[in-house]
Amino acid sequence: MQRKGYYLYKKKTKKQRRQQKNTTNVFVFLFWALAFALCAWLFFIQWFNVSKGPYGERVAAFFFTYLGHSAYLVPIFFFYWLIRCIKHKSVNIFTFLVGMCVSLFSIASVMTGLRYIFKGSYIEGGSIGREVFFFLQGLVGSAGAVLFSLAILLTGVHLLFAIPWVSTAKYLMELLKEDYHSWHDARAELKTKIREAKEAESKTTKTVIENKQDEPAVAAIRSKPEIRRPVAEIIRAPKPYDKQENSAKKEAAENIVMPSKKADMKDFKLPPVSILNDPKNEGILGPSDEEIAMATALLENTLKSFEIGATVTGVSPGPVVTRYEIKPDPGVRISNIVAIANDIALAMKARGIRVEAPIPGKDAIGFEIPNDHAMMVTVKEILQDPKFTESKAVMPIALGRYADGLPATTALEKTPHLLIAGATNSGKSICLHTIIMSILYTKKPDEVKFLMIDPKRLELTLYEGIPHLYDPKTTCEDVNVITDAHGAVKSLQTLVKVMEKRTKIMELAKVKNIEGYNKWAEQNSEEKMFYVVVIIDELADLMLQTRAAIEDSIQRLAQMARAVGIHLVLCTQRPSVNVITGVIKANLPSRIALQVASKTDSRVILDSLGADALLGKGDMLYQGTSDQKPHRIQGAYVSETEISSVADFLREQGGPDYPLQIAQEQQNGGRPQDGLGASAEEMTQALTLILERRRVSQDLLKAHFGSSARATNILSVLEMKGYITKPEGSNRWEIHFDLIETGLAELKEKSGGNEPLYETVYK
Ligand SMILES: Nc1ncnc2c1ncn2[C@@H]1O[C@H](COP(=O)(O)OP(=O)(O)OP(=O)(O)O)[C@@H](O)[C@H]1O
Repeated sequence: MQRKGYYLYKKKTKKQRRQQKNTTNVFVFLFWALAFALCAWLFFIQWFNVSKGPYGERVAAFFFTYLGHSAYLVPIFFFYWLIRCIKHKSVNIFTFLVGMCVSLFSIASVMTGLRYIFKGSYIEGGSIGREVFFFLQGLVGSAGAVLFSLAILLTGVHLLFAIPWVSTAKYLMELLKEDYHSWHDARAELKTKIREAKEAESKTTKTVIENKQDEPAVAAIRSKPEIRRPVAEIIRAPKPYDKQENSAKKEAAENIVMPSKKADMKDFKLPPVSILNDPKNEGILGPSDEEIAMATALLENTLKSFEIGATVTGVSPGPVVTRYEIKPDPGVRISNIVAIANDIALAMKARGIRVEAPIPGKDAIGFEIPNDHAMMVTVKEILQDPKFTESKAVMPIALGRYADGLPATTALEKTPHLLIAGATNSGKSICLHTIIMSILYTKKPDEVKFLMIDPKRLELTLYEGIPHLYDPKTTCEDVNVITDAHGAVKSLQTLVKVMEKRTKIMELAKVKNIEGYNKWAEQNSEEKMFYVVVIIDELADLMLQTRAAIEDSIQRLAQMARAVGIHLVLCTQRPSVNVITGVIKANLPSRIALQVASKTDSRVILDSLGADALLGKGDMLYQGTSDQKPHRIQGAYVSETEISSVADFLREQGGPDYPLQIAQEQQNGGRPQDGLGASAEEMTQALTLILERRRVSQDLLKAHFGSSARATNILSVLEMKGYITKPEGSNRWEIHFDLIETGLAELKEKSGGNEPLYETVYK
């Protein structure tokens, strides 16, 4: 029985256990699902004040009445408990409930205390909070009640979360200790470094002074570099600064008096340099010999500290920077020296260092270090320099001084077109003025004329009314600085026509360029051609409004104008690819980059870095057509007062004078004012002559009209009208007699014989 019973019992238990397990699983799942649902519902009714239902309202009100705002934590604690139960299986519900109650009651008590202390506080501790707080307050006062409540809260939190306080405190202490130790070590290291640096500096200074007294002594400086001061002697003491005179000049600049007559070229005088300001610099250029010796030692020691062997072989003090020439020891890579440029700048406390590696034509690297005191380079000192005065160039330009102090000049006809770009206030306008002044000081208005475009109406208006002004679209009586974009486009387009006509004239005179033509003109008693310099201050403003037209004109002028004596100088403060487009860059080979904000801007202007490290105020990089690398130049300075004085001097001699332009001549009728082109009567005579003689030549026309100038012009008009052509490779004119006969008949039909049929051929 017992056996049977046992057997039965055993069998039943197995089955039951399986069933029981399944049932238990379902119940367990149901239990947890319900528990989570309950928690979620509690959370919802506590935290959100919508659709609570009657029970929800009551439960929420219940918790709020007893616990105040701490009731928000109830569902969170329950969630925490459920998650812990699932994770750890055995969580003591009793401990949890006690922990939760202690935490909630103490939080409620703290809340009541805060409400009590800070009157009108929004938070509420509920009735339990009030009970606990006032009980404690009765024993230890308000602040004490809050503090004790917090202490009780810690106990509750400990029960709930079983925080290992001791090990946590230990861990925090360790962290704090570690932080303190690393701070302490870093401080000690920094102190040592500062002390070492100070010691090194004082040692270097001592060695330099000792070396000065006793040359052969062991020196920290490995070398005694050659100091080249090319301009020291031409820096003169300043003339007493005449404030009154300067302010008077300024006033005069504001009231420009326009000239009433045209300038007479026979008595025309170039402005004297005496009206320009003298250099204000006194003494030597750049740092003193002692300062150079110290900087040399510091430079060499800094290189040594990076384990780079190099010697300073030469020092060239310039007006704004001083160039130290460093010759690396055999086996030392240039790239290693270039790589530590910033560290050298730091050691030398320099604002910025530009490295020229290597210096073209030398076995050395150039370190350009800014001087403590920058010296101003005046336009006067460059205009007076033999390099400028003895220049064989047609249009010599005074740029300023190179980094080594030598005067920097160029020839505008060789540039042949120039782009000036830099950030605002970097010195673009001053650079532009220096270029204009260089020409005004060397060339008469019949030699060089300016087509000035200034959309900003700021800088170039100072030159209004000077006899050098030119605008092919208007008469010389109405010419002015062009300030509107559409006017600028029209002028440039007309200039393109002028350029094409000049090319034709040169073909007729069988010369290749303006120099050749002017020589030919001299030999043949003809009028010479004048050079045209197009100045555009702020290209960006024009590009914004009339991009396509401007770009097209600039491209056409830049490609062909050099031979006919037209040169472009464009200026912009926006060195972006939208303004300095590929077309513009390709056609303006010479560039001046002033200080720019970024490396990208420098690349846009020069296709290389460097302009971003410039110092501003006329500090520039000049890249000429034949230069492999840009040269650093401190631009010459010319003041507004000086410009006004020069412009006044020029205006006093008369205003602009140049041939009339196409459209107006056709309206006015008659032969052009300058004797160019041909009237209908002259054409009738010329065509009759060709028909009679059955040939045409310059000499034939000259013999008839009495001047080779007239003969050239009539010849060019005949060619343009298609009466005569010159086949390629031939020197003889081909005469189209049928066309001449028709043309002659048409001319005779028209009355007067002075009808303006023919376009002016421009010089
Ligand atoms: N060569 C120079 N030597 C000394 N100072 C200069 C030189 N060039 C410019 N500066 C100083 O920099 C200032 C700004 O120069 P400038 O007006 O030519 O700058 P900018 O680039 O044309 O500015 P913006 O784009 O605003 O017209 C000048 O007022 C002058 O004080």
